[in-house]
Amino acid sequence: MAAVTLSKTAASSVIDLEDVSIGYGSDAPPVLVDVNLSIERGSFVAIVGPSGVGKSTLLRVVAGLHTARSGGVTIHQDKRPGHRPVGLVFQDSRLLPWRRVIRNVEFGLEGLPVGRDERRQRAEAALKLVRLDGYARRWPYELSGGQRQRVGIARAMAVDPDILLMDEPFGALDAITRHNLQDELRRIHQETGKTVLFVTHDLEEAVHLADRIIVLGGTPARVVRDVRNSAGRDGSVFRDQVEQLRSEIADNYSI
Ligand SMILES: Nc1ncnc2c1ncn2[C@@H]1O[C@H](COP(=O)(O)OP(=O)(O)OP(=O)(O)O)[C@@H](O)[C@H]1O
Repeated sequence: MAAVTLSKTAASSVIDLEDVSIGYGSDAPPVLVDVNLSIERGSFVAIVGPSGVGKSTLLRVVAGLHTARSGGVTIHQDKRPGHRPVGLVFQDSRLLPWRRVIRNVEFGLEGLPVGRDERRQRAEAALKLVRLDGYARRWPYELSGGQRQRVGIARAMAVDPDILLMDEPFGALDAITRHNLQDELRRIHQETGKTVLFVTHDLEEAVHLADRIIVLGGTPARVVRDVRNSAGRDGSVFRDQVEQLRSEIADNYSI
């Protein structure tokens, strides 16, 4: 079994996966094999692939929520006290209904060596980052779905993570809200310089957001494509990028 190693070396990569194999239970066949990836600090990386291929599983391993069967998983941490290496955002915001918005954002900071005043300041700054500074005293039930996801992002950002891990965070939202939040996420990425690892099955979303797109495919799954997407943010080539990726993924569906 290969747990996540937290390293304090000043590497340009923030996550390194070496020959990683992942499965559930000891007898079942592996879900993912031969995963070798190096994720650069500050990059925005999307993971795409067909349903059930292992996208969330890969994210769970990086998050330390599931242990790889073999191989090396290293997160190169900054040496800041009072932070966590990863911040997590899921499709469902997973807010605690009995806590006001500000106390939900503070939740991830509890257990860290951070005093009450700093905890409050960091939570307020995170709410400002997601443009919800007027909502601190609200209850989760008083928010829209998009606002709840913003609170989820604020909670993840409040721990000042090395990596923001996002598992289909906008998958349950209507199209307009989704587009708004995609734009907000791009802004947050630009403003904070955080590394983002973003799982989606929506290729347009991947091309719109990410500067690198990793395609998983096959049974067991492997990395079948690793695409640099610098052109994807230029509207004129957006369609071409999406269509090219769509055909590449379609090829890999049949592996
Ligand atoms: N807790 C678990 N126990 C056993 N098998 C699991 C568990 N979680 C996921 N799996 C299996 O691992 C494989 C990958 O699942 P995973 O959720 O990572 O896929 P995914 O690519 O994220 O799918 P989707 O796009 O549908 O969310 C699937 O075959 C799934 O059935």
